[in-house]
Amino acid sequence: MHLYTAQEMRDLDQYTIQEVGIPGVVLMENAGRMVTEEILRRHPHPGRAVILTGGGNNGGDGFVIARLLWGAGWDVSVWITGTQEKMSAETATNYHVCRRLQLPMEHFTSDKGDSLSPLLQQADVVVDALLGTGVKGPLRPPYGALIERVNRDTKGWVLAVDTPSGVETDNGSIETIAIRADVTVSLVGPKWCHYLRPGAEYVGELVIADIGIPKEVARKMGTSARLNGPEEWKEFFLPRSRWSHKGTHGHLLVLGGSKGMLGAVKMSGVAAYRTGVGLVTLGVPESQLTTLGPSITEALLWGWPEDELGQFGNDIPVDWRERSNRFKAMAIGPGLGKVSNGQEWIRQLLQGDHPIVLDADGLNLLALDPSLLKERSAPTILTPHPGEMARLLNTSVQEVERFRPEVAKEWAHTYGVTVVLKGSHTVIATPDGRQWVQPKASPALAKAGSGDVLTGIIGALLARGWTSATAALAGVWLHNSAGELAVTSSSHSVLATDVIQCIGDAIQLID
Ligand SMILES: NC(=O)C1=CN([C@@H]2O[C@H](COP(=O)(O)OP(=O)(O)OC[C@H]3O[C@@H](n4cnc5c(N)ncnc54)[C@H](OP(=O)(O)O)[C@@H]3O)[C@@H](O)[C@H]2O)[C@@H](O)CC1
Ligand SMILES: [K+]
Repeated sequence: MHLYTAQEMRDLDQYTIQEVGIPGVVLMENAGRMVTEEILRRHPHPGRAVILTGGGNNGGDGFVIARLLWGAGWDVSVWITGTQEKMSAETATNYHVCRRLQLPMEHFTSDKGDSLSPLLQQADVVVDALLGTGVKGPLRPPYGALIERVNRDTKGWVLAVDTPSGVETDNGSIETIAIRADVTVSLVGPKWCHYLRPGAEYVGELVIADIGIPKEVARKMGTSARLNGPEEWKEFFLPRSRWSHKGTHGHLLVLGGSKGMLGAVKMSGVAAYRTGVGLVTLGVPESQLTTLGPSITEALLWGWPEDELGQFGNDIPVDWRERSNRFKAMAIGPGLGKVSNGQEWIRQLLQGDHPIVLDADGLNLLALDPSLLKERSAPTILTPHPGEMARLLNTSVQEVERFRPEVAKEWAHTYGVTVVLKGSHTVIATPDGRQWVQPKASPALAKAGSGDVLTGIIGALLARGWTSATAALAGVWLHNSAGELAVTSSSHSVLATDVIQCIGDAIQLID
């Protein structure tokens, strides 16, 4: 599914009107009708609605909603912000229709707030049609005062048309104040701000409304970003052939599991098996083999040179070259811990032509010299959380969080890697400039071990021969779906190992 910026939305809107010939007033009618249907679905009996309209086309949608609710027997009260002279032709048309029908309409000014408040308190629904994709810069008066009143006085629910007013469409920022919506009905497709904080926290439940722009037209115009879903990669998830054997499904080497952190490498390995890889070898410091061995039955184990602390040592194994040919891909990082002479250690591993997924301390080793990535031509996926991304960039977590899409895109392009920037809506960026956002965010995944599971899933897909883009996308989706499925009682109590158990069920959901 396409994910829109404000400009991409405007371009599609204009193309549909000018080149396809569907009049803007028809699109506005469709938009208003879809939103009204959503209101009636949730509140089938006539009730009371306060409709707040701004001076642009978002406000025009509001006039359509007011007319349709009024026609359905609702008691409506329309509050106008913005002047008639500046209205677009479509908005003006719908404004005049409401006037001719003598709907109750009032111009909002700051001194009228006290007459609005009782209506907000009595309303079953308050419709925010103040500002949509056309908002620019800090809110000008009287929007701030109006929004503050809505957030304070509304007792029923608030429905935002397209975006909660006050939220910037492309980056989710809020300069002053924004409408706290219970439901946001986004027209045509989702916008970036629905997934980027702080704006995303104001969206409530997100509903997408088809306003009659032909799918072919939307496809032709395209967007630079999309939502992650099975349609992006499911063609690669082929049924397991009965003629296959373990070698058919790839061999993954997971490197990690220093003293005290063996659980991490084990979880990655089991998650990889649950994702369908044929064979997993766990490479751990030599002394850890005896502890790890009894706890995992299916994996092959390989003891690596270590230092006196039970951590990976200066060298990679002497027989690395001949043995490495057996592996189709590597996952480096789960429970890796510190590595003496780490820069040289990681350099040697990155030198080869294995597809690699790097996580956790693997990323911290990379942060010592990220330019190592530029010498690689094999697929590479980095799976940083915001803290690890900040370390790679030598910046703060706040900066990373403020510019999530930009940071991921820039890194993917500069270093020729696929970046999976984790967070409540993970952003995935590929070297060719494409981006995806994971639309669903399972809170059950906010727990230790979760990252190790994701690394194992992605590693498995790389070992099965998937491209870095498809492995990253499918990995993030499977991980999230397994996280959701693992919630049998409360999301508080889900363990990373529960998520692993649900990978198979998540695969079953791919349609
Ligand atoms: N996508 C589609 O196909 C369709 C989209 N449709 C709808 O159109 C919406 C986009 O409409 P849009 O472009 O007219 O912009 P919109 O959000 O109403 O804002 C412009 C108004 O806000 C004002 N304003 C701006 N910044 C401000 C600020 N900081 N503080 C205060 N005021 C500010 C600005 O004032 P001005 O700067 O001009 O004085 C102007 O009055 C879209 O979200 C969707 O709902 C549907 O109707 C049908 C098809
Ligand atoms: K709005």
